[in-house]
Amino acid sequence: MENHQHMKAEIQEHLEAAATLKDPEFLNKLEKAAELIIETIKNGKKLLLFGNGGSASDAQHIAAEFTGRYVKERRGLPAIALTTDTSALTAIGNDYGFPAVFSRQVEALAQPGDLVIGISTSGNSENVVSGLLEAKNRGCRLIGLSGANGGMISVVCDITLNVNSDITARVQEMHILIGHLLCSAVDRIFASGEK
Ligand SMILES: O=C(CO)[C@@H](O)[C@H](O)[C@H](O)[C@H](O)COP(=O)(O)O
Ligand SMILES: [Zn+2]
Repeated sequence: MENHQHMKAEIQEHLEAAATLKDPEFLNKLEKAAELIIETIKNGKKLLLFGNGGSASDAQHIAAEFTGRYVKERRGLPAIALTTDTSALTAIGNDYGFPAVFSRQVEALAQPGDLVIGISTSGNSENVVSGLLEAKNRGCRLIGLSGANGGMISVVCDITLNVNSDITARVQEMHILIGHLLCSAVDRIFASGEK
């Protein structure tokens, strides 16, 4: 029964965090982020995504929704998670240090007009901040997914979707919901025949 109390408390935290995503101010930012993604793809540019730990999984999960399919039938859309290539991650980490694991890949892959999505619940992971800064230098547009105070990535990004919670797990749970909401908005455009 004690477990039930803990579980119910955590479910309640999740519901409260989810409710804040319905705030008009947050929905406006979410809509702007979706528009940025759609515009990037229509311009023939691509999405790059990265984060650490659970956020690495989120980056991969979201990228796969684009290249594969979310819900509706549409063409494959260009998105790459920079968290998947263990050769690149270990070589760059070993030779240049862990803070460079994303920035070096951004240097190699990002083109002006690409959209880079950095995911960090604290908003302060050094490798995520460095990756975003490198992307900015290269003329990319930047979206950050973070927690309550936004952290450093909110200083760097064009749009920061910062979830109003300081509990890492709850923020991650909202990040994947945000990812799905963005995919849904993208589906509505590209499944209706837009190129
Ligand atoms: O999934 C979890 C915790 O739920 C962890 O793997 C978590 O992602 C890692 O501790 C990350 O290093 C946290 O980094 P960040 O979200 O602050 O950028
Ligand atoms: Zn987690």
